[in-house]
Amino acid sequence: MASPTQVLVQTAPKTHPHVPSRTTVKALVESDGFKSIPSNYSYTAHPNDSDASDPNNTIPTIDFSLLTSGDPHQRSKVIQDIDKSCQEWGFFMLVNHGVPESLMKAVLNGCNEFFNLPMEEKLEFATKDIWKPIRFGTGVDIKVEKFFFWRDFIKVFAHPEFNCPSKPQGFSEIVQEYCKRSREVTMELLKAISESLGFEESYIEKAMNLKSGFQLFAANLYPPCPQPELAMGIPAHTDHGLLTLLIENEIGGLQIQHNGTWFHVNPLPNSFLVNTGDHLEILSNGRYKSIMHRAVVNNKSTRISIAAPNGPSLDTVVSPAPELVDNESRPAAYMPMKYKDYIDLQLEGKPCLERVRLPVS
Ligand SMILES: O=C(O)CCC(=O)C(=O)O
Ligand SMILES: [Fe+2]
Repeated sequence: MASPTQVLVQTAPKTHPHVPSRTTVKALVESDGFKSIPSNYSYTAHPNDSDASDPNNTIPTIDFSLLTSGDPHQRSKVIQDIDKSCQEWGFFMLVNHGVPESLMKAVLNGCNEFFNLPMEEKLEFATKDIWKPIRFGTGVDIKVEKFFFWRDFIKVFAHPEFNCPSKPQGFSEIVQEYCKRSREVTMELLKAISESLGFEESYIEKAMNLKSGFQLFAANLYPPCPQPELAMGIPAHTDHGLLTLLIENEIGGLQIQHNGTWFHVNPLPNSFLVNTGDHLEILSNGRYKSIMHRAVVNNKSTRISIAAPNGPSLDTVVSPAPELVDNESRPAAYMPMKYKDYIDLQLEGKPCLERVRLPVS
């Protein structure tokens, strides 16, 4: 059997003789004579087909400080806004969240330094095994292996146990602090979401066993692409967990789908981009939809994004909250499944949510 490293890291396309035989998108872009993208990175559908910007600032913004200010009126108003954002968009920008700008910048810089490590030091973590707590990879999507996507990534399991590469120096400490702070913000948002669903604030924490909730830290590197209209950073997908907090280095590239149209997200400075995941859709019995999103690339600058998805504990069996199910008017729309088994479903290729959605009778 081939070693995991050999399996994951793609073979450089023959049209680029200067590219080493095993490569990343970063190495490809930095190779001598590189001008056009190899055909196996070329995406069939034009990624910007139905591109739309956000001219009227319609993407919702939530002020986190009003949730925690101690004023019950402000809190209930923000909870209503979160409810509306989760129902209508599955997405909002979170401002005044209290995580220092310096930490957000430091973690983005740390990721940049990680991606700048020599190839061998990154390849040490290259594996196709999604259960390895530290995983480096390039843009091979396990679902559609015939295409390559225009990104390199590092994913670590951050909670309940924290894992991280020890290089570059200081990286692990910064990532750990960032994960802790972003998790605290997520826990606070999930209290508000418990209330917006009509429960007491600790409902989701208890039902999803969040004390040992599964948190990932996923950093994506999208090098400049000479033909951005032909390539795709991450194809349209939904996230598995409950909520994902995303930050980026102010380049732009995230697009979200709203009522069938793609919206380009122009992040407010220092905001968290918050999106709902499959397990919030399942738990809320479809009240909140897991938002479809993707990352497009550009030909000017390297973009780095960091997604911190938080989900239930891996052994929690998740089903729609019984209080939100009524066999007459609102039957359960999803079947119960252990979170770990749900994550394994991605290996089978179809969108996982489709696998647990129950037919409407
Ligand atoms: O880079 C982005 O904006 C999106 C990243 C993302 O969706 C993911 O890592 O799941
Ligand atoms: Fe995502």
